[in-house]
Amino acid sequence: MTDHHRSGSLYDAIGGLDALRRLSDTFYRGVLADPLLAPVFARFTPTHVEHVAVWLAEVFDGPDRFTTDLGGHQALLRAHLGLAITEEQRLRWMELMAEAVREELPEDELLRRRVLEYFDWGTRIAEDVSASPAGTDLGDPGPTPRWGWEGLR
Ligand code: HEM
Repeated sequence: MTDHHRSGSLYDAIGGLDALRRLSDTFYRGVLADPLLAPVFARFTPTHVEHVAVWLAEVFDGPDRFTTDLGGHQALLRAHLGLAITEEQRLRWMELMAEAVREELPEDELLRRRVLEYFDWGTRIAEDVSASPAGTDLGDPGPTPRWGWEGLR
């Protein structure tokens, strides 16, 4: 592993949007085949895979297209309102994502660790938000969080 990795963005080290699309695609194939998670994603559409890839690109310090085109941080949080995600479901989500990371991301221990730390952090927020009913006013959650080699900025 080189220091070069640590000076650029996680987005570049991951391999950019194409790698995030592969990650998202592999992950959701697992989710939709999982008895505990599939019911939560009953209204899943293929655009979901692309939107998640675009969100992750922004979180990992790539282009900010989720903010400019897809409603930004508030829209991301709102998408989870009313889902009533359980801790058991969150943990299964993490397991499937860890598998997808192993399959699709470069074999770089620190990179994979940082990416999974983000998912652990983010899924807890999704679980919290999901306890409130659809349409709840979340106020202004601030800009999209950005994750780097040192974690949350
Ligand atoms: C870091 C963690 C997470 C990220 C980055 C994330 C990302 C996203 C994004 C970007 C959307 C909007 C998709 C769209 O516009 O089509 C979304 C919707 C959704 N998320 Fe998450 N999510 C996370 C955690 C979770 C968890 C833990 C669950 C449930 C176990 C979950 C369930 C859903 C569902 C059911 C939707 C709506 C599905 C749909 O639009 O068909 N998410 N998520």
